[in-house]
Amino acid sequence: MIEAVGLTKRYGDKTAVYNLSFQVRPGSVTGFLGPNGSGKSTTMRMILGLDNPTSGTVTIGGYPYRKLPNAPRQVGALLDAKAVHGGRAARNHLLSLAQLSGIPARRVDEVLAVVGLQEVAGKRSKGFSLGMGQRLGIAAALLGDPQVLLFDEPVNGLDPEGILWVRNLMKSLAAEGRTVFVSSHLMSEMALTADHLIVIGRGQLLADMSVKDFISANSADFARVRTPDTEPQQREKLTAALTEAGGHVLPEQDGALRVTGLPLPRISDIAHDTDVRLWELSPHQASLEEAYMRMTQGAVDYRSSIDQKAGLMQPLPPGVQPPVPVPGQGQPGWYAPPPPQQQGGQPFSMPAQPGQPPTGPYTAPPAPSAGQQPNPYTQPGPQDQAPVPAAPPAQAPAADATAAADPTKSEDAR
Ligand SMILES: Nc1ncnc2c1ncn2[C@@H]1O[C@H](COP(=O)(O)OP(=O)(O)OP(=O)(O)O)[C@@H](O)[C@H]1O
Repeated sequence: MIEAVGLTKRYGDKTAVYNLSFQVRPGSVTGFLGPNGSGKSTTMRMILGLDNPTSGTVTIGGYPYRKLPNAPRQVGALLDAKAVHGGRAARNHLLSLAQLSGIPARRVDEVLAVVGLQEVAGKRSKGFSLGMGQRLGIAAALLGDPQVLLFDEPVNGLDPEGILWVRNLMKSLAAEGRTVFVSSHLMSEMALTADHLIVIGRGQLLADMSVKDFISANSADFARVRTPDTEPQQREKLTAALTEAGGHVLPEQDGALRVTGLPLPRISDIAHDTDVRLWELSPHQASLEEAYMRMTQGAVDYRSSIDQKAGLMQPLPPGVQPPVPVPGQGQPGWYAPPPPQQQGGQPFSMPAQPGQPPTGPYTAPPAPSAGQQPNPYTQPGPQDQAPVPAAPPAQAPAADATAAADPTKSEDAR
C-alpha cells in the first residue's frame, strides 16, 4: 500500500503539492487525476524518493522509498518515457537496469515480449516513436516483477490498440493483487481502467472515492427545459414551481434550465399547471468527463483563449459581421464547459479564498488547524497572471526508479 500523510512540496514560492493525504491499496487500479500542473508528477516523484517532501510523509508498505529493502524489486515505475539513454538499444537499456537491480538477464526478453517490442529490441531507442518509448518504459517498470507499480500518463502517445493494451495490463496487474497507481488527465480513460480515483487540483485533494461512487454521484439523468427567451418571468415562475415540487433547478449558460429530481412528464404537467410555455423539454445524462472538468475547473492553471489573430485579420467586407461565440459551445478562456450557476453551491469546488475549505460533497480536507502550516496558495490566480508554460522538473525523473542511478545518463549530452 502507498500512504501519503500531509504531503506538501514547495519549489521556492511555488507550492506544487499541499497537505495531500491518501492511500493507494493493493488489488485495484487507482487513477490519479488532475489538470496540467496540479502536482501529479511531483507526488509520484516524492513517492519514489526522487524528490523530498517539504513536509508530510509518503510510504510504500510502511517505508519511505529510500528505506525500502530491495526497492527495485518491490516498486516499478514509468515516470518519463523519454528519460532513457537514446543511443542504447532497447534490450541493452533493460539489461543495464536489470544488472543494477540484480535481476536475471532472461527477464529482459520476458518483459520485451509482454510489451510487444521483441522485433525492435536491438534498435536504439532514440529512433522510437512516443508510443514505443512508453512501451519500453512500461517494460522497465515490470522488470523486477514488483508488487507496487506507478505509471505517469502511460497512454500518452499510444494508438487505440496500445491504449486498450495498457488498460488491460493495468487491470490484470491489479487482479494479481498488486498496487497500481496511474496518473492521467482523461476521466473517460480512467472510468474504464480504474477502480478508485484520487483527484487533485492545485496540489490539493478534490476527491478520493471509488469509480462506482463517482459514476453514481455524477451520471444522474437530468432534463433540459427552455422557456421563451423573450419572457424571463416565465423562466422564474417555472423555476419556483419546479423547486416547490421537489426538483433541483440550475440555470445553464444559454438560458435553459437543468432540472434533476423530477421526471419529464411531471415537469411538463407543472409547466402546464403554472401556465408556462415550453420551447424545449429534453432528457440528458451528465457525462463523467463533464463532471470531472467541472470539479477541476476552479483549479486549472493553464487556460486557452481564443486566437485573436489581430495582426493577421483581413478587413471584413462592408456589411459582414464578425463571428460571435455560440452559446453552449464554450467561451473564450474556458477550459471546460462552464458549470451551471448553482443555487446551493458547486458540487465540486476549490477554496474560494486561500485557506478556506471548499464546499460540496467532494471536498479537500479541512484547512489546517492552529499549529499547522497555513495554506500557501497565495500565487495569483490564472486571471491575474500571464499564463506560463509548465516548467519542466529541475530533476529529470528516470524512466523507472532504478534508472535514477543509470551511470550512462551523461552520455546523452554528447
Ligand atoms: N523542479 C521543479 N521546480 C519548480 N517547479 C516545479 C518543479 N516541478 C514541478 N514544478 C511545478 O509544480 C507544479 C506541479 O507540477 P507537476 O509536474 O507535478 O504537475 P502535473 O499534475 O504532473 O502536470 P502535467 O499533467 O502537466 O504533467 C507545476 O506548477 C510545476 O511547474
